[in-house]
Amino acid sequence: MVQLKINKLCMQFGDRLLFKADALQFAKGDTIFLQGDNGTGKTTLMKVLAGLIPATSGELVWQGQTHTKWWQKSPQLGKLVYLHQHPYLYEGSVKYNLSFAGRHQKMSGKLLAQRVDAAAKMAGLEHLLDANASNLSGGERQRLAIARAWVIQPDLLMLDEPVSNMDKESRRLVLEMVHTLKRQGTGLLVSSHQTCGITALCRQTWQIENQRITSGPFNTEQGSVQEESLHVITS
Ligand SMILES: Nc1ncnc2c1ncn2[C@@H]1O[C@H](COP(=O)(O)OP(=O)(O)OP(=O)(O)O)[C@@H](O)[C@H]1O
Repeated sequence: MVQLKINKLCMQFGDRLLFKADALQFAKGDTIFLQGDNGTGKTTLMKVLAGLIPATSGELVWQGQTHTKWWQKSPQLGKLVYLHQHPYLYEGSVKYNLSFAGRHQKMSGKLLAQRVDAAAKMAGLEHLLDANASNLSGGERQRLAIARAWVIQPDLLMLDEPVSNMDKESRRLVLEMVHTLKRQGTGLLVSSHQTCGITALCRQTWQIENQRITSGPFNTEQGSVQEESLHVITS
């Protein structure tokens, strides 16, 4: 089972305690809605889990191994993906962006070409494959970033405000991509200020409140109502 375990995590900026967590687990197949008011540390937590910034103290255990810098050398690179709400795109075309990680993972050329085509279609970007990624609109950039993750099918995917500032059609396309990944077993950790189609996929919650991160079941009633509309959308 692919999983990331977090033990005795503490995050401070200077003297300011942002959050603490005793024990959390994020595994393949999990669907977790990360909730918390503005400034409670949702983005910071995701960056810590992605290895982009170090925690003040605590332990991250990936596949049974404790490494402070496991993401730099590990064969698991690309297995855990963090998507910021303002995603970084590579200099080059949309196609280059979609192919980049698959090429580095030595995916077969045929499979990569199939997945890049499928991802471009799902993201509604097939007419922009040769366009420079830096010329895309904000919504197109967000769709491209999720499509890029979709190509490599990560085991764990962290989505930071995935549908903020998106119109209805973009939200529908993104939901379809994320739902497909979920069906394929990708674990999801999703931060969002409002419930949406993607949070409706979640069955657990991590709540940051009073500088503590606690986990529990997610309000399934709300989730199931929204998931009904998801079936309509994706069928
Ligand atoms: N590098 C840093 N140095 C000092 N303070 C920081 C740093 N990065 C973030 N912070 C502070 O930590 C707090 C949490 O920021 P973070 O972006 O993680 O919150 P958030 O829960 O994602 O907020 P929002 O819901 O508004 O997006 C904020 O007050 C922010 O200013």
